[in-house]
Amino acid sequence: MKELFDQLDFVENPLYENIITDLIEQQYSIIDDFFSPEEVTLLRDSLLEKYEEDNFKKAAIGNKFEEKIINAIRGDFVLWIDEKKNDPSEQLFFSKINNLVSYLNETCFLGILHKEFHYAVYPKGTFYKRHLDTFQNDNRRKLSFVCYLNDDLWKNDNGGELTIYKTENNQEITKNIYPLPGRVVIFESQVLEHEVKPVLAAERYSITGWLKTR
Ligand SMILES: O=C(O)CCC(=O)C(=O)O
Ligand SMILES: [Fe+2]
Repeated sequence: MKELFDQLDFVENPLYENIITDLIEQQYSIIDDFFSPEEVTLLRDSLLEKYEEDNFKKAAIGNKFEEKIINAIRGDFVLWIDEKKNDPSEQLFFSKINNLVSYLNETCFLGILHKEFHYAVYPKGTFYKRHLDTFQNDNRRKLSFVCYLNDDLWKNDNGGELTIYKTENNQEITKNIYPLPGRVVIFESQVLEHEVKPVLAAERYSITGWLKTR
């Protein structure tokens, strides 16, 4: 009887259901306005404060044991986010993420147990060449998650689009996604190669993360 009531407690979330359908059908999902303009401003301010304090590091390739900075591959600066820290905007960020993760675990049996997120800044002229997120010796990465924190003035000709590569009917197709504020992109880490096209004007701000198994 108790189980029945537990099931009745479950409230279907149309936004999350769309994400799940997209992931099943195309291995990626684009969610506009996942974060409200106010939330984006809070998160961007938090990023900028830490960036100006010089807390960011040049992003590396590979895991902690083989850190090599390879400018030819990626030029962004990152700062890992610690969920345990009492930063209000980061708490808000994680409350939304955790909500989604709980839903995915309840409905899709994905078994997401861990997550890791970092802020990222791509200065003008930088990029991240085509790659698979699991090349970093971490096959526990199940879903990649990118959240864009640029401001409303972001223009498509600033460059910095996320390009996703897919094979359909033996042909490679590309999907270009602009880093618009509040927009979130989720994709299968082990399946979809992608790249960040050169940022031509203005700094590009985001939070990137991975939902992981085991
Ligand atoms: O910022 C993006 O759009 C993607 C970043 C990315 O691919 C990564 O950090 O692995
Ligand atoms: Fe990536």
